[in-house]
Amino acid sequence: MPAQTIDGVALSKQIRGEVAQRAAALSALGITPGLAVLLVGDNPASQVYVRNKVKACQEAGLHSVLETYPAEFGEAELLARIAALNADPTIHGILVQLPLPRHIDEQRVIEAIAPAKDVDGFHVASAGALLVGRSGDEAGFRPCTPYGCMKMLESIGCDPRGRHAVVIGRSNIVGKPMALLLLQAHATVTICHSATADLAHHTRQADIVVVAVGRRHTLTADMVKPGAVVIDVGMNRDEAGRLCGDVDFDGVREVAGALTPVPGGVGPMTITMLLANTVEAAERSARRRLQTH
Ligand SMILES: Nc1nc(=O)c2c([nH]1)NC[C@@H]1CN(c3ccc(C(=O)N[C@@H](CCC(=O)O)C(=O)O)cc3)C=[N+]21
Repeated sequence: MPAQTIDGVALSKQIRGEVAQRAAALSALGITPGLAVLLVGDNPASQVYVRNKVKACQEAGLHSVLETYPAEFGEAELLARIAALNADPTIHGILVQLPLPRHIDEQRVIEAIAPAKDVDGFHVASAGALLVGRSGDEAGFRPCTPYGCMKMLESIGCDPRGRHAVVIGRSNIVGKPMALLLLQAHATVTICHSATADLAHHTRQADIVVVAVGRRHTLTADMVKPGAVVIDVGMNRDEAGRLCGDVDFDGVREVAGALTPVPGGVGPMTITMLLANTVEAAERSARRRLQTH
């Protein structure tokens, strides 16, 4: 029997409905959650993504502003825009689309965002809160992609407690925070990466596998324990130019218990959790205002 497919579009629809209700409740108080998206350069893929984010905001009743700048835009100018948005009370979340042109220091730009508006969860303050197990608890934000992956596990009743989870990839935006969220959920976590000696040895023991490498067919059927849950964070193109993930979907489907598709899996959930973080940021801001007046 082939594995269950975890539908990121359907789950997104449900969560975005809840987000829209929270946004409407805030709007009724005169606080419409607002997201600013900053794009530097003319990468066509980035342009598609940021347009999707802005459209998702509109559909959920969030206010959004998109600022696009030419590839030559200077780092100092970008930092000045972030400072202005940090001070703008109508903006609760700031997202600077990555990657940035090479002449701009990404980490410096991320650290310039007010931690209270760091809805991507990339600021060291968010990363630190996650490390000490306080993410989401008025301190920091969970990075959207790993957060979405946790929601997908929850949606099929997969509780990581006591399970062996293997994360492939150690990036700051997916692999590392994914491992920390699974650890917080009481999984036994192994992080594999490009220098791992025998990847299949690890993945064959896993009850949960999260693949975030950026290379097609990183996970094949022979590497998967029967019944395991597989989450595919990859985004690649096949020979025909079609979007595909890091998992050999057709093969792994015959072995796994559940798996996420690409497209229609983690991608939509990433945008969904961005909306959720933005509403959360606005709710925290409203609570702070109530406390100080
Ligand atoms: N500061 C920042 N934050 C990000 O969250 C961020 C970023 N920079 N830079 C680029 C990556 C990529 N990313 C995606 C989100 C959704 C889809 C998505 O919805 N994908 C659809 C398909 C889209 C298509 O058809 O091309 C899907 O998988 O079904 C894809 C990619 C967010 N990123």
